[in-house]
Amino acid sequence: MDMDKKDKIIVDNLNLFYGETHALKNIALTVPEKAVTALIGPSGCGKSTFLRCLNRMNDFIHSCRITGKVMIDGKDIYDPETDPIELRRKVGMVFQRPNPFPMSIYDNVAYGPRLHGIRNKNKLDEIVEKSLRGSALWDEVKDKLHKPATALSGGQQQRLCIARAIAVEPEVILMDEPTSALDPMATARIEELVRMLSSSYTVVIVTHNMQQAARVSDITVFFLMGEMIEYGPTQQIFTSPKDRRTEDYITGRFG
Ligand SMILES: Nc1ncnc2c1ncn2[C@@H]1O[C@H](COP(=O)(O)OP(=O)(O)OP(=O)(O)O)[C@@H](O)[C@H]1O
Repeated sequence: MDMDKKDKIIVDNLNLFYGETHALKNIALTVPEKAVTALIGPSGCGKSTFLRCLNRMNDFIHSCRITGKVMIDGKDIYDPETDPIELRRKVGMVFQRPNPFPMSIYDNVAYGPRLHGIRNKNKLDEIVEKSLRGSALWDEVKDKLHKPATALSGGQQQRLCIARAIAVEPEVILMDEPTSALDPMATARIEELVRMLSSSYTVVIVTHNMQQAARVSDITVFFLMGEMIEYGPTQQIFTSPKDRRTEDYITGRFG
């Protein structure tokens, strides 16, 4: 990939505590724009916790305390001036299990834009079509937009959730193991979509699956017990990791 990409996210000296548990320790890294950054590491190492730091989803966890900096486009997202609602529009999220709202396909995608004040029907139609095309779902659903979203297959539901995320024109998309509930075919489609999305969005994806990280990402970050051990171009991390612990993990010696 083009390594001259600008840094979209800069994390510096980030520490996170759940009560007494020190879940993230002195994390420092940068995330390039319009590329896919994969977070890998054994269960419990802090991947999801770190992902949630990037759009302040941890604000909802009572025991959680954060120090250090997360800068997006040069602005500290933990600054009291930052509006978390606006932040989460700019930094969207897709979860492990597809979680469409119990409403029609159309209304799922129009939900965010409506919340942000868009009422015009033509405008909403346009956003819905563009978002569903953007998530590679349009052709499958264009004739049943007003049917319940819950009638779609798991893989289609996950692509709908991606359409819902992109409908509010985010700049960053966070994905927390988006294929863990899907079969291999549906997984392959999402992986293809993730690659496609990276031409327009900055994508950060948590995955348990190292082959997936190798297939979809430009940059790989390896976490272990709350520490960021190593990060770099995916090719380099998988062929010549600098740290012994990274090597042990990617060669399957633990985790
Ligand atoms: N809401 C919470 N309250 C207290 N501790 C938490 C909370 N969420 C996570 N933790 C703890 O923080 C650590 C990191 O968890 P996290 O879920 O971020 O890891 P992970 O790498 O994403 O794991 P997995 O791959 O299993 O999802 C773990 O020790 C976990 O028990």
